[in-house]
Amino acid sequence: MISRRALGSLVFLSAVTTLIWVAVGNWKVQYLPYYLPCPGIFSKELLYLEEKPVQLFPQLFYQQPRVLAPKRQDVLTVTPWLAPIVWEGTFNPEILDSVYMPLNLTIGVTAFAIGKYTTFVGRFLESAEMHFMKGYRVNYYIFTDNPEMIPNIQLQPGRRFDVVHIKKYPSWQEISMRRMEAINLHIAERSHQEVDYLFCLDIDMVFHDAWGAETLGDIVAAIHPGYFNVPRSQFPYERRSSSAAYIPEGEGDFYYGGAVFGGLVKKVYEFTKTCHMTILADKANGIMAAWQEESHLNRHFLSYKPSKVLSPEYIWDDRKPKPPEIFHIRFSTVDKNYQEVRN
Ligand SMILES: CC(=O)N[C@H]1[C@@H](OP(=O)(O)OP(=O)(O)OC[C@H]2O[C@@H](n3ccc(=O)[nH]c3=O)[C@H](O)[C@@H]2O)O[C@H](CO)[C@H](O)[C@@H]1O
Ligand SMILES: [Mn+2]
Repeated sequence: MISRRALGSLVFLSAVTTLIWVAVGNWKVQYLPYYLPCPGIFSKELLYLEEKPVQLFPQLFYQQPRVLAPKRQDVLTVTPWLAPIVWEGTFNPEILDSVYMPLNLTIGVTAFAIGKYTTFVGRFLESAEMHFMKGYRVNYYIFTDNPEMIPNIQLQPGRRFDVVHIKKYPSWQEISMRRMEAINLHIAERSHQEVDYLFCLDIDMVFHDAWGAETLGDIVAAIHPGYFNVPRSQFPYERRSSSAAYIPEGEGDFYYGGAVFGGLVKKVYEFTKTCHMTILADKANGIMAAWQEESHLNRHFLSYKPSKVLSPEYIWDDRKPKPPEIFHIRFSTVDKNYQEVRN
């Protein structure tokens, strides 16, 4: 027999349990906060080497980008691997500057003036001062065998130039190809500590219009002005399978010019290293590619696609008539007497 007392306790307990059960069912469960033992480390922001804090967009007023009304319908503005192809009309410099200016970047430029090519330095630098990366810090690295022949050009504040003394190779082909090696060595020795981005440009060229932050990208190539409108079977790729620059028929995206490439200094370092190595491999086999380092550059960018592609606005040739798709010629080859300057 259960005693009255025990029965009373049992009834009381079940009443309390029911009450708790009803309460839990109707009210939200309140958990006690539980703190991890080391919360400090999770809230710490790590600033990795080379990483710069991203700035918020300031308030800007500009035309709404229209999804169904692209600014350019006459040209390809993105590659099949989703790299932008930079044409006038596809970008807003104001927005780009609001992103890149606060990063306080330094942009490097390499250009070679070997032998008689020193005559191009003045026009190159003067025009770059007017149009190239205006408002950014710029370091020009002029590679030459003849430092006395380099004119002293007055530069804007925040911009400087260094003369890099290198030896002259006997042929123009070797001079042109050896740029990959020289740029690579210079990045390793100096410029990797001095610049964020590096552009490697021909010196027999002149800036005619704005070249700005729209050109910045991890690894950047430019579509050669002579081949933007021809089938790839007509690209002057290296077609001999014995060369490390060989590209078989039926392959290829664009024909890129050797006169313009660039990107993050780290990427340009890797790029120039592989190109120099494939050039040396050819040399060991007694072969020189059809268009020297330009052929190797094209071979490389077929396998390792550029992350941004510049339209021929950025690598024009003054001897060609301007087609309607080119609104602005920004950087263009000067008409030169090959016989005269290469000897
Ligand atoms: C527009 C374009 O894509 N041009 C390319 C093209 O011919 P280019 O006719 O433009 O070649 P180029 O004579 O300008 O030579 C390339 C560069 O090498 C330097 N240089 C050359 C010779 C010399 O005696 N001293 C000297 O300093 C100079 O910086 C010059 O700009 O093919 C070359 C390779 O054959 C390069 O790939 C060029 O970049
Ligand atoms: Mn050139």
